[in-house]
Amino acid sequence: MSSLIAPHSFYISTSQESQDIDARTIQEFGIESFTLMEVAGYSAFRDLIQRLQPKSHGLFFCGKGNNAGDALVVARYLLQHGFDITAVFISGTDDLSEDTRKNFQLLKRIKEANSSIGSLTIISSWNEFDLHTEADFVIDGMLGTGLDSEVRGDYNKAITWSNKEELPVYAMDIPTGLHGDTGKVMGNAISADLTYSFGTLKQGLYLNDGPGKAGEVIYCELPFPNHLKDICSAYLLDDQYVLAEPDRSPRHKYEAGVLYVVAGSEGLTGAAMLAAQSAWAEGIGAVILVCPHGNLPIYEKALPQIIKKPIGERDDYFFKEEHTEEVIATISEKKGKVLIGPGLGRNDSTIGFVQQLLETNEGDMLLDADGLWCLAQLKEWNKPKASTWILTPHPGELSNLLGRSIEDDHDRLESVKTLSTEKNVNILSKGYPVILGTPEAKAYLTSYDTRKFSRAGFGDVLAGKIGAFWSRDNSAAKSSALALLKGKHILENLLKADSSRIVEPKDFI
Ligand SMILES: NC(=O)C1=CN([C@@H]2O[C@H](COP(=O)(O)OP(=O)(O)OC[C@H]3O[C@@H](n4cnc5c(N)ncnc54)[C@H](OP(=O)(O)O)[C@@H]3O)[C@@H](O)[C@H]2O)[C@H](O)CC1
Ligand SMILES: [K+]
Repeated sequence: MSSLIAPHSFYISTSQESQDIDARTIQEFGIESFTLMEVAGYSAFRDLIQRLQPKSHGLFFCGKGNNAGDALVVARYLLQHGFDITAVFISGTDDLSEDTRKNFQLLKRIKEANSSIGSLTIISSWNEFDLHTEADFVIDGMLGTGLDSEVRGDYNKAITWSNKEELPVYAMDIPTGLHGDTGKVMGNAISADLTYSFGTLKQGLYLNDGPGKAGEVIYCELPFPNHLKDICSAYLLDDQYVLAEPDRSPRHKYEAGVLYVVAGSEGLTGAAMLAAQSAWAEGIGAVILVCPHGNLPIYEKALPQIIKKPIGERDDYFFKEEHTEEVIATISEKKGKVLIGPGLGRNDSTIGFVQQLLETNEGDMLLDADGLWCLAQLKEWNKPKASTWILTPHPGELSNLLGRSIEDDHDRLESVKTLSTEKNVNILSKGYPVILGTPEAKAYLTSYDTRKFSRAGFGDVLAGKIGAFWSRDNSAAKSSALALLKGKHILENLLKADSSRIVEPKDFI
């Protein structure tokens, strides 16, 4: 088992999975749905009270399902803290779900019993809502995991009104109109500043339109037994569980990790340099650049710290099929990992060389850039049984590997899960989010803005870092995760100093 073990607070679920966990907690474990709703609403309240202006006025947009019930629990607590509450029931109050109806009664009862608390106004349809109502914030309790199609009727109007107003919006579980699995806007969706995700993180918050619609996501724990959450297979990537690399005290420089970088044809030597320098900066024992002999002078000058192993003749400027044996002998000299791809080029003979290497080398390999392109040119590909592979495709390269186009990030997630399991490989799929798929059909998603990295050279730096962590005996998944989180931290620090900074690959070496 090479997957990372995420704590339960980082579990990501589909709507169906969260409904199943919810139902089993009620039926098998014996916690009532009303209690779950109370915990959900109370957790959101605990966070909200610290953000809101005391005794301000909130608009609570409610549907008729349990999502509205969560909002009504929040309303009850805020009312008792002197907030003015206007609850707008978009499809009326006659048809509320059982727990939501109960919470509606409690809200009214608490007001009746305490005249000195905040004011409570009930509006029983969207038509009765005064569009000029002055308020300080909106609580979105219209639709959650129960959304089943494009947004219908007056929900549409409420969403459009809210998106036009400048009020802060706090969404219960999922912003209304966002699909909980795909993260796609279902016709129309509310733009939230913050979303409280109950019990599990909802997958749609991280895919497609999700990050733009959800704003900040706050996880609120529900009393779900952990074992019921194990039906989830996606997780948010976080430092909390991706531990620092093991502290080894090397006796010999080669015991501190060896990474072979098979890279760099004429005109593309910059990619090889970035990858090698990035790996070297992680303090591993040796980075050994395996390069066509003709390019050696360039590397001798630019990379004094890196060991170079020139391949072929002095006038070879790219890898050729006839180099395969020499390269295999070279990368077998010391125990280490192999990164192949940056700046290899797509010469026919280079493709032949890479394909032979991939089919015959039994060692562990990290395939990036042109290495992936060569792999995708094979009619059928499979890694040798004994080796572990990490593939780092951007969406175009992933499409090539799949032999079809990718529709969106939901499709990308599903494809990464399927391909990594079928081929028994680790796949780090670049994009926003980055999706790390393992052979055990698990997927880890990044939560930070990775769009800053979609420029030339970042892939080479990332590959170098993964290779470096991997060479130090971390698992493939952990090495990939460590490299991603390292990028996240460097990015955060750079942006802290200058939020408009345009970042360069060399900033991350
Ligand atoms: N984590 C948990 O399991 C918990 C979740 N809680 C909260 O409950 C919601 C899910 O509640 P549910 O009642 O299943 O569904 P919703 O509240 O999201 O809405 C369902 C109703 O909405 C109508 N609907 C569905 N799609 C549309 C649409 N496209 N346009 C308009 N209306 C729509 C539908 O009614 P119809 O009669 O029109 O079919 C549904 O009745 C979850 O997200 C959490 O917030 C618990 O509180 C705690 C445990
Ligand atoms: K909602």
